[in-house]
Formats: sequence, C-alpha cells, structure tokens
Amino acid sequence: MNLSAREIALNILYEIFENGAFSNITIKKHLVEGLDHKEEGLIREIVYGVLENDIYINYIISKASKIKLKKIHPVILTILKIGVYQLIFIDRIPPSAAVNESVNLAKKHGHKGTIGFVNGILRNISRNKDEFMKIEVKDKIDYISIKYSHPKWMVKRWIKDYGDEFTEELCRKNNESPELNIRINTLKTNKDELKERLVDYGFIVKDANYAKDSLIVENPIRITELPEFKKGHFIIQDESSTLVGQIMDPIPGSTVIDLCSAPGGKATHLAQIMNNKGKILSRDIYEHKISLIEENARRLGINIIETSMSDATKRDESLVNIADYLLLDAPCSGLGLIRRKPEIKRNRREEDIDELVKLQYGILNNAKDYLKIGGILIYSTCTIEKDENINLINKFLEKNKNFKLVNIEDKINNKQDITTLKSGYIQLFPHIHNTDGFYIAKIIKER
Ligand SMILES: C[S@@+](CC[C@H](N)C(=O)[O-])C[C@H]1O[C@@H](n2cnc3c(N)ncnc32)[C@H](O)[C@@H]1O
Repeated sequence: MNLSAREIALNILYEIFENGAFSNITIKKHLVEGLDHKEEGLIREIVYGVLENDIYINYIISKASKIKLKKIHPVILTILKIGVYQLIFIDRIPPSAAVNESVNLAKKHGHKGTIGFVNGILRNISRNKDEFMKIEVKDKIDYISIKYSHPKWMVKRWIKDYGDEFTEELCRKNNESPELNIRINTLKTNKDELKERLVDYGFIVKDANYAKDSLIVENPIRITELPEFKKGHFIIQDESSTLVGQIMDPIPGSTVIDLCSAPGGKATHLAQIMNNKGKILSRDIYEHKISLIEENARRLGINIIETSMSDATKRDESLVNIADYLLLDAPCSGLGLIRRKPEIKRNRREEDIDELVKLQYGILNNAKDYLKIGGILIYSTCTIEKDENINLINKFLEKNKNFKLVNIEDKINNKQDITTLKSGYIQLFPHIHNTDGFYIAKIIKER
C-alpha cells in the first residue's frame, strides 16, 4: 500500500525524535520509488519545518493541551506537530486539510480517544491562531529560545559571546533553508563549461561569493543524478568548506597530511589545487568512512590520495617532520550546520563542547610535530563556538611560540564582511556570509 507524503514524514520524524537519527540519512531511507517531485518536496518541507520549529511547536501544543507533552504518546505528539506546523507555517495548505490529514493519521495510529484529542487541539489552534502564536515570556533568552526553537544553553552562550541582536539574527537564519553549493572539479572541467551545462538542464546557477571553485544552485533537485556528477565534474560542498583548500593553496608536488579526512571533500579539493601532483595522506578513525574518500577520489579522477585508518589522538612517529601542509579539519560540535541538520539543536549537549575541545587540542598537539619547518597548518571547524575556534588557537599559539598565524588577504578576493584576513583566520556565519558557520585558521611553523 502506498503511504501518503504526511505518513512518510511521520515515520521519518518519529525515527529522528526517538532514535536521534540524522535527518538527511533518514529522509533518503524513507523516500520510495514513484514519489513525484511535489510529494518529495512536501515531505522535506514538513520534516525540516517540524525539526526547525520544534520548541515553538511544543510551546503552542502545551498551551492548547490539558495533558502534559511528556504524557502524550510519541506518535500522537508527532502527528500533532505535523498538523501545527502546517497550520502555522504553510499558508498554501488550507487549515481544514492540515487538521483532517492529521486526524486521518491519528485514526491509523491511535484509538477513538486520541482521534478526538488530535482533532480538538488542532481545531482550537486553527481557530485562535494569533493567540496561540503569542510568546508570553519576559526573559530574552527564553524568548529567542522559543521563537526560533534553539535550546536555551545555546542561546545563552551565543548572547554571551556575540550579543542579543546578533544571536536573534543568527537563530532566525538557522531556520531558513540553505542554498546548495557545488564545487567544480577543475581537473575535468571549468567554471564556464559546467555552468553552461547546468543551465542547459534548467538549473539556476550563480557564482558563490567567496570561493572561486564554488557555484550556487537554486533549484538543485536530483542534481546528483546528472551524467556530469557521475563523471566527476563536480561535488556537493558548501563554499565555506571549499575555502579551506583555497586558503591552504598547496603547491603541486607537495606532501599534505589530512588527519580527519572522511568523506574527503577537502582532501579532493587539495588534490585538485595541486593538479593531482604530489601526495596526500588522508586518514580517518572510522574504517567505513575511508571508502567514502576513495569513492570520491575515484569519481573525481584523483590518484594522489593515499588513505588509511588511524586515530589522530595517537602520535604517529612515521609522520613526524614530513608534511609541507597539514589539515586538521577537526571533529566539532557542528553548530554552524544547523540550517542543513536542524536535529543538531536537539541532539547536541552543552557538555559535549568541553569534551570536543579536549579532543581538538589533543589532535592539534600531535599534528604540530608532523609539519616540516616552514610548513603550513590549517585548522578548521564547522562551528561558531569560540572555545573550539579562536580560543583554542590562541591557547595553542601561546604555548607554541614557533607557530604564527599567516596573513590570508591574498587568498580571498571578495572581502565583504570579513575583517580578520590580515590576522590569519576567518569566522563565517550563516546570517552574515550566507554560508555554513565555519572557522579557518592558517598557521606557519616558523622554526
Ligand atoms: C569535520 S569531519 C571531516 C570532513 C572532511 N575533512 C571533509 O572535508 O570531507 C571530521 C572527521 O573526523 C573524524 N574523526 C573523529 N575523531 C577522529 C580521530 N580521533 N582521529 C581521526 N579522525 C577522527 C570523523 O570520522 C570525521 O570524518
């Protein structure tokens, strides 16, 4: 029997809420053959919409329900969330349809009582929408947390580091869908040629703002099914991440170590910049991820990447003093990726950050010995947490006086809203740069 788009969305959300699953992987798993673009679009809209607005939706349901949220069966609660999301956020769906579709799901998954419960709550919210949407709290942290559905600890940290207005803008932007970026594989094609091909297929394409090898695709549905993708003419990569290669800018023929390499987005870009000449040692702690690096390298026509499994927290004597360039694209809290993976807001815990900082520092401390004198270290993360970025790098530089940040002004042409290039690092934010939240520092080992 074919499931409706809303029922598929229910199954996906249930798995994410109950098992802490990743949104992109779970969506892929549940999309079945035969769904048309419109149904697939609705499933994605509901899943991402509910995840992005989860705290606000819960707030609205708890105002309407006499039963505490914790006491509502998780499937019924998810059905309610799908209904509320459509009532509040999707204008084109008539309220009666939003209510009826949720009631139909309740008929399938609940009993007489729960059907009445879902119907009553959704009708009440639909009739008094403005009243239910009001956020009646005085505290700024509580307000931002509910309105933009970010956990309080996150809002509190960001207000402390960046201020109220900045945090509100950032949280607002985190709930918008990001554009898709692709990176051109200059070993196989060039920007103009690829752009022309994509436009011929009907894609709307424009240049990215900061990364030379990146394009923005506005309507990317099923872009990875194109022959150009299969032939390795491009890879999906946010432009912030593409800037890592651009800023490292390794010379062809060099030896590069990439300690946390999977799935190889940055390693393959470095190979491209090196014109597929030299050597890149790509390592990762997870065996199953190594094959992803190899698959990407093969598709992109790269043969200078040598993969192996290793734990970067353990010192490897065979690497000491061999690297001209070293990339530490560290495991991090991922708080710069909330637009793409809204489940991060539910799954990440504040305690994780201290743990991650210890891990990052441990790896950095090994990495420093792998560089030759005069070698270049790039440290990057996809987070906006100062403790994982600038604070960590400052602590490292304080303890290792032979390392210095390098001016990177010549590496980025468009300097709009980036003021720290001279100081050797950049911190990008979704609401300012329209990229993932991302940190990159370039450091030289002077002696
Ligand atoms: C930010 S991701 C790397 C993304 C990759 N550089 C790219 O551009 O495609 C961080 C990677 O670190 C790996 N990792 C986590 N802990 C590690 C460790 N102790 N040693 C080596 N790799 C580790 C994870 O498996 C993950 O693939």
